[in-house]
Amino acid sequence: MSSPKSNKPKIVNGPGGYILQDVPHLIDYLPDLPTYPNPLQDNPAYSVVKQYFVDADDSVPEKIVVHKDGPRGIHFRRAGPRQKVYFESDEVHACIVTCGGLCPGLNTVIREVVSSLSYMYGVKRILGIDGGYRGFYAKNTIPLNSKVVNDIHKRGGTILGTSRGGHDTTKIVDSIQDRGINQVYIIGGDGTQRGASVIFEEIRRRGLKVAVVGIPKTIDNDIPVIDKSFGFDTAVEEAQRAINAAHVEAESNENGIGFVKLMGRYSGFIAMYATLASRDVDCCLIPESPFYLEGEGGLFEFVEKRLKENGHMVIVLAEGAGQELMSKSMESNTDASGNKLLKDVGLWLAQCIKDHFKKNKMVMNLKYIDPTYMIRAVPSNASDNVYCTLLAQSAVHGAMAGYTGYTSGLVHGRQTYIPFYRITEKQNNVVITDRMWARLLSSTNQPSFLGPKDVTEEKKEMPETPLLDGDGPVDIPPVTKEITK
Ligand SMILES: Nc1ncnc2c1ncn2[C@@H]1O[C@H](COP(=O)(O)OP(=O)(O)O)[C@@H](O)[C@H]1O
Ligand SMILES: O=P(O)(O)OC[C@H]1O[C@](O)(COP(=O)(O)O)[C@@H](O)[C@@H]1O
Ligand SMILES: [Mg+2]
Repeated sequence: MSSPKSNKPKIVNGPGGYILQDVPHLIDYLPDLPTYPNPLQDNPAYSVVKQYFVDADDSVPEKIVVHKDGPRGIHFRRAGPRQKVYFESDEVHACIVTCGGLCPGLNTVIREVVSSLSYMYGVKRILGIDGGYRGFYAKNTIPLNSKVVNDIHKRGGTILGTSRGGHDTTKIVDSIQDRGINQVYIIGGDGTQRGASVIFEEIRRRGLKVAVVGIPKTIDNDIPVIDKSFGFDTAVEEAQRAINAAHVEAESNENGIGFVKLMGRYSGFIAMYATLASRDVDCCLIPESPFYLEGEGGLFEFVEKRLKENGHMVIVLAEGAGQELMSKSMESNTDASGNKLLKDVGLWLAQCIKDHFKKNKMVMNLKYIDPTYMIRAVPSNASDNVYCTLLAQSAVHGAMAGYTGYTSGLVHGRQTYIPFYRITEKQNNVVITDRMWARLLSSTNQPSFLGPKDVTEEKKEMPETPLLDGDGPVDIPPVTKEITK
């Protein structure tokens, strides 16, 4: 199919417009690797499961809503244990690293990668990399086993530490090679997965038998393709506490405004879902939906109206919203990973609202709550814990089966292996012309801040419920293979 060292996407075409966006495998560039029976076949816990091993031809569709006559569309390789593995238990030397911002569930994923490796595959050598990518070359490693990780899922944060910046591909791959590591589990967001992709390319270039596996982490839910990221549920739940407090404060004061700032650099998912869940929110402002303050249809007019109607209101604001409204003269820098550092829109907007009411001599009591770091520092809730477990197990099954250069992710409730380029090519954003945002607008009854022209323009850019359009920009022409059966 492809030349052994090709770095082109692996695409398999089948009948009826079937497309498999496949992930790389170690035998793509090391064709003579031996295989071994999967030790799980002797594991009493799994021997009861009928058809425990995943069929080599199983795949999961990217879009489940399709037209009757439409093509079958893009699919991803189904995750799970394979009959044959490419590593013997004694041979595996795994490492785990966490990068980027914190997110509830990081410790659960670490715990479950360690447990899956040791309990399912009998792996004994597992290292934690201390403090993100730079830990590969600048710090000592942390030996991990099931005892060390036993209780960590009850704690927020990451026991391994994390960082931004410090991605030096050569130094990282040298460290992997020097230590004899052959499975690398990389937990992190969009930036981290980009870093994982270049590590994988360098490993393939050097011809090393090393599986590189990404596990997607982002509290902002801004990673595309996957249903949602782990920790997101917990974050939304935790945000309710702040919104409830804001509501209590607002209700108890004359013309009270409870004002809550939540995380969401470029994507307003936390704010949107927290608003939909709470039902106490009168106005939700997110980066994807530009708004304005003054005049007809503006924010001030709406705030005045709601206070006159109800005597109080709650505003939820995502940190990336309204950035363009603030003074251009305010410095904007980048963090060590190159992410734009946002200006504090929360304090700024709270002050603008106060000034507006003062100018108009109207009584108003605004209470500002910024729970941002509290929301991501908590341990994951029950449903995220289960999700983290499945993600970690899938990640390990894939590496043992010789797959590499993939992110393990949930697509329509099924675990899949997704090639890195699909994860890094674009960001997941709230589509403000889609039904979910309309549901929010109808629940808060806030203005859309959009004119009819904006809606048309927006629709052109982001079609609602896009069908079979998932094969977005790919720089390298794909290597394709036809299925003829
Ligand atoms: N394009 C890239 N190439 C290589 N490494 C990257 C790239 N973008 C980010 N990284 C690295 O990934 C890590 C995490 O990135 P960051 O953007 O801070 O968080 P997140 O992964 O949560 O988005 C950092 O160590 C950063 O240096
Ligand atoms: O930890 P820091 O550097 O203050 O970052 C805060 C940022 O991290 C986030 O929580 C998540 O960003 P990442 O997905 O890049 O980790 C953003 O919502 C927020 O803007
Ligand atoms: Mg990021």
